[in-house]
Amino acid sequence: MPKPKPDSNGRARENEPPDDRFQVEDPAAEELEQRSLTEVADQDSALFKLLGSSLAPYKRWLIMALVLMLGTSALNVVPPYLLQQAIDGPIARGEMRSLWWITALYGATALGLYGLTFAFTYFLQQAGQRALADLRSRLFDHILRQDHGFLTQTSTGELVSRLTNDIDQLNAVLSRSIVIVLVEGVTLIVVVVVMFMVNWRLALLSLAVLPVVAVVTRYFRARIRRSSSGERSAQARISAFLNEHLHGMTVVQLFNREDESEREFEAYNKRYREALIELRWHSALFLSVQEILSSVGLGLILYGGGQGVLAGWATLGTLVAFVQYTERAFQPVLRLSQEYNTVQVALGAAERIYAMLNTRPKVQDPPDPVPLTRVRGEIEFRNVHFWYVPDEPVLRGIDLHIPPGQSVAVVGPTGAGKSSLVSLLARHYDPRRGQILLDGVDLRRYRLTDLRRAVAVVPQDPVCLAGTIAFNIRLYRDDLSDEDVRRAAEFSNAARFIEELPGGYDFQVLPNGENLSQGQRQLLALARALALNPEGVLVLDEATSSIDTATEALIQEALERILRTRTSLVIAHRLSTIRNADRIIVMERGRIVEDGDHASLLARGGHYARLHQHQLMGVETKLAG
Ligand SMILES: Nc1ncnc2c1ncn2[C@@H]1O[C@H](COP(=O)(O)OP(=O)(O)OP(=O)(O)O)[C@@H](O)[C@H]1O
Repeated sequence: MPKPKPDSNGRARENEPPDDRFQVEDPAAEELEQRSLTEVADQDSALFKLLGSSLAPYKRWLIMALVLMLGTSALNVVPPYLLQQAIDGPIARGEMRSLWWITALYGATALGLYGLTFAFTYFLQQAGQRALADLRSRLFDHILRQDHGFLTQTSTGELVSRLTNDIDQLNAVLSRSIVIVLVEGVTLIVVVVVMFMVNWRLALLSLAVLPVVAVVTRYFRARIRRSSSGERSAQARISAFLNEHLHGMTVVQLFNREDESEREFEAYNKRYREALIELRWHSALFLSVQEILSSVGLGLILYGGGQGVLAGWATLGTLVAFVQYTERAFQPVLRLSQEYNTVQVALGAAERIYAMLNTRPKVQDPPDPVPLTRVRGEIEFRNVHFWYVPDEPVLRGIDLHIPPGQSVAVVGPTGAGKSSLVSLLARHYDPRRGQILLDGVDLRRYRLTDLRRAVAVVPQDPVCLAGTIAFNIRLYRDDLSDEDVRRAAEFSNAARFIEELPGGYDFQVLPNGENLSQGQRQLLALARALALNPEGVLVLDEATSSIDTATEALIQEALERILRTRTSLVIAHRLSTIRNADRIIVMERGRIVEDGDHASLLARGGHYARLHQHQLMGVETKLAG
């Protein structure tokens, strides 16, 4: 069992997960905690820009909703006025006929209010939900176009959270807070004006507590803001923990680490619980104080207004109407304060979405792309330097010329830079210095879609999506016929295992290809590469782990055939693959240290000969056994 970490004073912190883990797990959460006041202005503008740009296409619906909302606010003051008229007029005079008319008007106003509320909600939802759906699509589309570096550095949980939770927060603002702020805000103004018009003395009495309300609101706002930011960061941490641990559940179970995992979860859960309780406590306290102040306001109007009726400067009807006006004046204040937290959360969400939408991919299309129609497959690396982290070079001055049609096996110890070299070829990243040319043109001058059609990549552990085998080969290219799919499967040797699956090409692959072996996934990826990129360069990262002998043989046979037909760069781990290649390059610490064919490199007795001796023969022997 891991011991609790000591704190700076050397004391053990019970049940407390190490802080360094927090820092890496959710930058957004940390960011929230450290937010300064100046950043709040950025948040506000992010929310306005996001909502503004998303709502712009639906402004007609929005204007309709706004007009109807204003109508609702204005109509809100009518019922108390009718009450006053009824009491001071027909009731005081005993005229039943006029009372009937006022009652009818009262009913009509109530109906009008329901109708208007329904209509503006309808228009607002039409605009709001469409705008949010557009924003979701815009964000997803933007993420799809990000570079490899961004996608490897940003956790899936974070991306999913942007697309779901954060957009939901904006939804809460659009479908509730905006209505409350506008309707209740305008109602407050109208009520105050009407109150002063009807009786300024009573108006002053009923609004006497408003300055106290303002001070109290200010006081609680600061507290709610802090505890709500604490709650969000605790929630982000618990989500990040769950995301990681649910993914890694198998390893936790295999090594009997359930108890430790549970203990760690308990610590996150405790923090989340405490943060939630603190937030709810502040909110409940705030609400109670508001209710008390509103009752004090009503008490004042009852007492002062009663005196007014006795003294003759107010009528009974005015007093009753003012009780209602006061309630209506306090309701906006209460509801606006309740919405404060929702708006705060949405501001943070908007800022995160906005920041993501403003992330520009480092790998982009050129302004004046060179067309790439027929690929010859000539590759040239010219003094290519690359690093992920400054001062930690991964490729140091690679010079390599591969003529069209040549198959090159890249070998070298782990960490030598082989995967980095081939990932530059598909422009997952761009070289930091130097250039890479395909058919004599710098890769950066081609359109990315053209380049990726010209360079097919088969990764070591290929991705399979949930769907049929045929879908996984076609990958949304519906113009590829069943015949094309079959031909690619046959040429890559995937057809043999596919035909043995129940349903063959209609076999349902589970998410992440869980019901296929690693070898089968690689064969499927090979078929996909051949179907989608029938010509051009093939880049393959051979699986390092041993694959079952039958699948291994299928892959080898397919590679032998494929390598003969096109320019290929294979990060090779199998001796047979290396032998089948026209040329072998040996990498070590970011440099090409040997270049030649199998026989000449063996004869040279250098790096390759040693690698061959120690590593490759081991793999081959294992294979043969
Ligand atoms: N995304 C990344 N961010 C930072 N460093 C990275 C990243 N990917 C690889 N590296 C580092 O770059 C170096 C070269 O890695 P690379 O994967 O290219 O080597 P390799 O020869 O393919 O190794 P292997 O055979 O184990 O796959 C390593 O030191 C690795 O830690």
